[in-house]
Amino acid sequence: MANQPDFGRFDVLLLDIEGTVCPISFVKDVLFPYALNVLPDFLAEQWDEPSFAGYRNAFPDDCRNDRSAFEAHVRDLVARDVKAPYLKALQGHLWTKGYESGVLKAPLFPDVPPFITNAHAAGKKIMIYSSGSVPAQKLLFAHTTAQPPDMSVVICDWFDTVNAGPKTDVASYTTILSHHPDISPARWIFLSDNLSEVDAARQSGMHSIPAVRPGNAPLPSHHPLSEFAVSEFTPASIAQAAAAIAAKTSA
Ligand SMILES: CSCCC(=O)C(=O)COP(=O)(O)O
Repeated sequence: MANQPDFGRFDVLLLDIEGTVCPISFVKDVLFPYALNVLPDFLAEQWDEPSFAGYRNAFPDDCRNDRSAFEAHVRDLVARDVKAPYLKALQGHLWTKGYESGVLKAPLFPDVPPFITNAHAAGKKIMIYSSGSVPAQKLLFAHTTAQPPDMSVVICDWFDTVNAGPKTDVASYTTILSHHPDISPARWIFLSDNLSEVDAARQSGMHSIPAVRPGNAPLPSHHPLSEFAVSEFTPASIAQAAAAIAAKTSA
């Protein structure tokens, strides 16, 4: 197609969220505190509501029937950034009002909306894989600072630690691949700021490139893929980094 950017040999762009498509500070300094701020009033209102039972009963036995133990456990998990699926489900639930009221808007890095939109227009499949729950991912991409704000409409699949597994396990990427058996692993590319995730994705047969973004800690210089990290997503930067990694790792 005329004037379409060249996304090369990839059919699927699988994207991490925190530190890859939006700043770590949005997650750590805005989303996490928002959930903790609304938690006490939310628990006071919803603790015995049938609509809250699924979230509450997913928590460990010792906090399921004790509201203060429940709240203390949430605060401890958030302080330690534990990616427990039951915490991630609760956080997504607590963020709903914030997004829907306009208080929360996801500040995607400026290159991300055109990158996603152009890739979609070029016929590529855009998918997300984050430790945040699938409902939380959908909320984030539906309420961004981009114009138009709803980027969720061009995303065709969503993966989290429940439907795929932990992000540093090779098996999680194999599971993701198994959801799309018609697409060869070599036609996938996963972008993430976490080198352990990049390594796991590569072991599944996907391509994967590290992302380094403003506000991220520098990537460790001893890791063989750090030198290929991409700081801005364009078809050319992704294609070049993927080719350079392939050349280095096949040498
Ligand atoms: C769905 S946005 C919230 C992201 C989140 O809760 C999180 O823990 C970040 O995980 P990621 O895998 O995107 O680094």
